[in-house]
Amino acid sequence: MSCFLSCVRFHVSATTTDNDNKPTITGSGSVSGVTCYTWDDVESLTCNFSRLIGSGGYSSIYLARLSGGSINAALKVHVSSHRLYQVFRSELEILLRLQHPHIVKLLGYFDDSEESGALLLEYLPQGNLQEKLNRNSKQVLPWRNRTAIAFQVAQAIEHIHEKCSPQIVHGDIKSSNILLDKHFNSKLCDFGSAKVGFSSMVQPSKTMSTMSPRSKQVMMIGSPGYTDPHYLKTGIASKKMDMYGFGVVVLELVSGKEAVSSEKGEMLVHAAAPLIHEILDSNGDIAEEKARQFLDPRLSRDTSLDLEEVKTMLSVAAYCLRSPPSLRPSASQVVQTLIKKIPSLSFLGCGKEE
Ligand SMILES: Nc1ncnc2c1ncn2[C@@H]1O[C@H](COP(=O)(O)OP(=O)(O)OP(=O)(O)O)[C@@H](O)[C@H]1O
Repeated sequence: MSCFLSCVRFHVSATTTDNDNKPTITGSGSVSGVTCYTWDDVESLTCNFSRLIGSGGYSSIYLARLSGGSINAALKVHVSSHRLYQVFRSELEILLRLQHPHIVKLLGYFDDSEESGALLLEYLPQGNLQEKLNRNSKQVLPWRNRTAIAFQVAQAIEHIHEKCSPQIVHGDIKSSNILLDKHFNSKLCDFGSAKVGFSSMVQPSKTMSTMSPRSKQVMMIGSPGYTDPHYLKTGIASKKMDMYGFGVVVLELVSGKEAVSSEKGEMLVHAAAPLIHEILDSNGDIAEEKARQFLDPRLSRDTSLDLEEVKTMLSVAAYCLRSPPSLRPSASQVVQTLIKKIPSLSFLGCGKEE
């Protein structure tokens, strides 16, 4: 175990910082390996935006090719608008600060300083976790990879919550914001909703408390099925809201079900709650039987499956979903629990710097 603990340490260094710890973004050129591109460069890197590989609420993501076509990258182009330009700037400034094996790497950016911006990111060929867990996906994600993904995402959250300065709340932890490389290692992406520069929580601004419910909805961060009910009530963004989103992702990993059922519109947290408590409150054969009922049926023939590990994952999820938020664990507590209780993680060499 001590060898394993040393494996999970990694070297962290900021990309560019000035005295007050803010990254400096200069005009064109390269900043500590992050290149500033012109729009002509962007068009040529994406072959005139010829291959769309993803889209979100604020952006479209295109395949880009670097070094004469030998390296793939992903170009995230933010929708042109003054408000979304602020989202782009905020995501850019955060990504310039972050360097971690399980956080998507920023390679470059385009910024017109007014209303358009684009981020050039490392390309993750296996797409997002939500697509991989989808019942229609041809490939079934093995149990070993599911525990490794949970562990790596917990490490990424631990990094932004506890190991970088100033600390960051992601604000939108969900399976479509977890990208997978060719070995199914995970990388957290989409820092467009992130909040920076406080130790644990951000109060809603005064203007927000006087807003109409409709405008408030537009200001709120998070996604249906993943949003902490405490945040919905108070508008206070905190690290514990990330832990709630993480808890939902763990339920998706174990059950293979969506956070919000596309058929019934039911939320996984609500559907799962009674069964999880029965599993955690019972022992032996009964607990095993109930764990199997909850488990993704596509894992029934997976030789790497271990029902004790299934119970550990469910217990981590249950803790992360607790109310009030103060009862939820920190990301580092989750990392430590997974290291202790999921021995198979060590076989994958999880946490090793790549
Ligand atoms: N680096 C990448 N490599 C491969 N695919 C990517 C990459 N970045 C994003 N994608 C794809 O694009 C999708 C949307 O990306 P992202 O979440 O960053 O956009 P967004 O506009 O911020 O979305 P949201 O609606 O969640 O705010 C991802 O779920 C993924 O499928």
